[in-house]
Amino acid sequence: MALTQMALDSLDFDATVALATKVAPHVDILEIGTPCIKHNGIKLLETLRAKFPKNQILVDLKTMDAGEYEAEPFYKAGADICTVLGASGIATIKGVIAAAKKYGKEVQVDMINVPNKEALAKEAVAAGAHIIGVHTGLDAQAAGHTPFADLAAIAALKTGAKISVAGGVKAATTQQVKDAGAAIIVAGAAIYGAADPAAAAAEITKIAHG
Ligand SMILES: O=C([C@H](O)CO)[C@H](O)[C@H](O)COP(=O)(O)O
Repeated sequence: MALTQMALDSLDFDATVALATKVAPHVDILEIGTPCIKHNGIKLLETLRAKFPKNQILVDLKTMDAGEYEAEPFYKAGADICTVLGASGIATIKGVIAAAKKYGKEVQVDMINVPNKEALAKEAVAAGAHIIGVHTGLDAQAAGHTPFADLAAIAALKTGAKISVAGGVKAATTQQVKDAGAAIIVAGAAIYGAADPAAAAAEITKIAHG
């Protein structure tokens, strides 16, 4: 059984709430994507937290510095998970972990553009990170990259932390990602780009939960 996470990557506040309303019953985690949270700020988190009490909410801060200072207000406002860039370094990662601990919440370390992913994953888990995010970003996807090789390498470490996988995942690849060790399966474009986002989310969740 893996959880599903829908990445809300629109910049528009109302369109994001409308899409979340369609998709929330069909996924476990609502992700406020990085461009979306930068554009709309903490008010969007407060709105989604109030409207969707049954879903976990991940705020994709991709924090690069000032970990505790940046993340704490988002945990306070109801985020269940905040992300920090692995590339930020262990001091910043530890800062976000400290903020999460104050609220009994979780930290995801995003491995995007980390040169030695295995070493960083071990260091972050030893520091208390809950989730390792294997992630091929939108720009890397456009250049033809996928997350599958990185997923195999991180899963082989057996760190004990959950593994989240993002980067162009769709219904056709959900089983492959799940079998490779993902505990959280992220889908953005495969859901928001579908003619029926609720049906697309339900299809992915059926495979992930199966
Ligand atoms: O995290 C993401 C990206 O860096 C912009 O914030 C996406 O939400 C993530 O890649 C999932 O989206 P898809 O790749 O479209 O499934």
